[in-house]
Amino acid sequence: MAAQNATHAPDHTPEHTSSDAVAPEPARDSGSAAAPAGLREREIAAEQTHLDRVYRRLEEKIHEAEFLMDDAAKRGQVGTPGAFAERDAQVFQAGVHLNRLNSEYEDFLFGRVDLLPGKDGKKGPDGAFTSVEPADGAVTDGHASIAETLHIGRLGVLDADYSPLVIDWRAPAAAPFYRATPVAPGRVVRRRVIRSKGRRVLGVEDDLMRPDVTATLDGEELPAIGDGALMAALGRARSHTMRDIVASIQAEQDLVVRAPAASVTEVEGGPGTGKTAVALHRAAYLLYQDRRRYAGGILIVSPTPLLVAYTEGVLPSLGEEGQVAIRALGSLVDGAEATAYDPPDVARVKGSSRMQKLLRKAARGALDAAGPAAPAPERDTQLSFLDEDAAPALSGPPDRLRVVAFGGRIELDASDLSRIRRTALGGTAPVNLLRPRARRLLLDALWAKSGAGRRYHDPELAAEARQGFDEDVSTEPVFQEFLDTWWPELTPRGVLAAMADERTLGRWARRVLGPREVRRLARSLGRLDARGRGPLSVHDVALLDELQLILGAPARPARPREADPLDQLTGLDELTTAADRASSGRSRRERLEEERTDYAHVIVDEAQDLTPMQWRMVGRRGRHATWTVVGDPAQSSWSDPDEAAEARDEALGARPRRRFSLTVNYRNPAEIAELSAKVLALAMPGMAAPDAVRSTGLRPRFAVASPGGRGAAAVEEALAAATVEEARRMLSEVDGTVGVVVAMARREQARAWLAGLGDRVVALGSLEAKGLEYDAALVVAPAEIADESPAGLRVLYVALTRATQRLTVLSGHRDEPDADGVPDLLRD
Ligand SMILES: Nc1ncnc2c1ncn2[C@@H]1O[C@H](COP(=O)(O)OP(=O)(O)OP(=O)(O)O)[C@@H](O)[C@H]1O
Repeated sequence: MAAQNATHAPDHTPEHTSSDAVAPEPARDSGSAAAPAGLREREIAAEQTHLDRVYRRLEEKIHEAEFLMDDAAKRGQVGTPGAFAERDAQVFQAGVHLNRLNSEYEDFLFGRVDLLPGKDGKKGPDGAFTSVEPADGAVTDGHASIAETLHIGRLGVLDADYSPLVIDWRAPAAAPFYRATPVAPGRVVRRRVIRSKGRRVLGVEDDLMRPDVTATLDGEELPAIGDGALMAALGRARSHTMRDIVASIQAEQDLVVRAPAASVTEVEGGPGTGKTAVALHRAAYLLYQDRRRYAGGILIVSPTPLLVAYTEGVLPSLGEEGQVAIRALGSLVDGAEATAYDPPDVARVKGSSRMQKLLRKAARGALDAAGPAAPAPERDTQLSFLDEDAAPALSGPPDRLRVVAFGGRIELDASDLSRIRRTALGGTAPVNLLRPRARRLLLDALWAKSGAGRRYHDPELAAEARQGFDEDVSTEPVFQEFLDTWWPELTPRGVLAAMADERTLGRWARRVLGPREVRRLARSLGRLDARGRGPLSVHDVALLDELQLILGAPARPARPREADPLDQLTGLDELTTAADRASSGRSRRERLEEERTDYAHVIVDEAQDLTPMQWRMVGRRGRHATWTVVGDPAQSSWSDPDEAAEARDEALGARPRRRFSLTVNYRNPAEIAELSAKVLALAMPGMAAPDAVRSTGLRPRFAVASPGGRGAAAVEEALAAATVEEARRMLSEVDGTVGVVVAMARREQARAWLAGLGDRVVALGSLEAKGLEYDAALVVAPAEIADESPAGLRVLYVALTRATQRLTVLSGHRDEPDADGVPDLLRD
């Protein structure tokens, strides 16, 4: 009998909580020290034989695809429209093949399951048994025969006789590979993860789902090799980019990945439970399931550009890219690229849903402050509002309009003009769209003042005279210039700039914000110049988006949509179709990112962090979408979760929701999870921490920055020196990355301290650490992080849960460390 394996695949379903999670059965390991010599090599050789066969078949397919491309090119020489259409169809087909087959995946083939016969004996079109349950009597007296072996890979490959050589990981037949657990094994006896590079199989890792059964395949006992695939995956050093988890998705995660896309799928789980990974795999799965539907685009919203950069490679590694846009909250509005953070008290004001009311007032009020030196330039697209040069300066409107008509002067004074403005602004229509109405009201008033109406008793003659009057007056440069100045086309940036004036803002914000909030907001917007140019913060972007809606914009000239259905289906950048060539020649990706403001599916990562105003911005991009929303309330950096929950409900509307929870922490070893749970207990009393799936035996280290002298400078110096020393130590302890997390206010300082330590070390402000992970994490001055905002304890919890191997907590002068260096916040 084989030796016992120390590790295992955890079994959890969405119903399980951490307390009732079933301890997984250990699996046998014939490949450990106790395994017969040569067994591992024999198993690797067997998988190599299969992979060779797969590659031979792939080569045949590549030749077929190349032939198709050749043939398509020849047909293109016949210049009829029918021939073009046929060529496009063939190019599409061939391109799909080539793109997929030429891709050099590190592990094209990564999995295998050995299965008992299916219950009803029925087989599907791919020749696999369809039943997930084993046939009665499949196991007798602890013995069974393997009836079926399926290999799982990134794409499906059929042999020339249509038998499956590789099953696509997203196909229903692949589900048992992910779903089987020792507690609910279904037909799976052994799950194997195959490690390969290019065409070479490097290793295999097995998990036995029925460790008590002796199964035979072709008359020989089925062996199990290695330490378990999950543990092998988790043990690898981390780089600066996330890896896909396609070979080791766990059962509770797989339920989320494959959940039907109807309405809203909500996923909650603690740090490291795989929420981000699952969300990305779900995007790939949805595209596989219904490519036509998701040609409408999938938007993945991430909290920070760092997390976007970290996760960006996962979808291409799964063979998907073209239809998916991953955007940070600060770059969700075209043209805005905000990475700066407001201090917490300012962010609190800007993110609050009270801003809606204030922005509505400001948008209307800004007209009174407006008055550009030169007329606002023409705009031709809805999204040009971030074009900085286009924003008019705001300096006050003219208070008199004087025109010449019927040989005399007609004048409207300040009170006439303000009455007309009030009338024009009545109702809720977007301010910029009210300009034609204002123009008409001005002409009405001028006509009335001229007294000409009284001269005509015949209504027809009166109408004719009025028409002539309107034409004469409105084509006068003086009138046009007045209108451009008195009712300029407002830009969101221009309105934000107008809000930087504290007195004006105070007027607009009456009964909405308190005087302190007004001051903070005005000061923060003071970074913008009079035209609204200047650096935006992440929170400003949601305000711009709201203002765009309030202000409205002239209709865009119709741009031909992607009319060619083939084009919609490809998702491949290198393919061109007639429709592509007809359009401007920009890449598909550029077009997707520029034009889409409404997506077919929206995935929100770290959803707990969206402010109410950000929910409104994201909600507008998924009005007709299905949604996947993943998050963890315990990691929320937003101070008022109830207000955010309300905005989230509004964004998601009345759509039905399906809820899942993820309960296993794959990132942190138990030793780190145990420590971070202490902060969780302070931040969210009563909330359960996820179960760590492994333990390393390495306890977190506690260090203290001890100043050599008195005074603030000595304290700072000591913290800098200790940070560098601890970061160095970690670099020598791990092969991969080291993340140094400091309070936001210290971000730049920490970067300077650590410059020169190489690119394995990254300095992060606490809010930037969201979603990221490092082999080793150094959390500097935890009390500073906790005190930085009302949500500080939750932010500290995030910081403490970033490490996959080692954690050091460095206490500063506010941390009150005990004799062992343990800071006050982390003591029992
Ligand atoms: N099934 C799995 N197999 C291998 N690795 C996994 C699996 N699930 C998660 N991981 C790994 O665990 C780590 C944490 O995953 P991920 O970042 O998706 O978690 P998260 O729930 O989003 O965490 P956080 O809330 O802290 O952002 C990643 O390195 C991920 O690759």
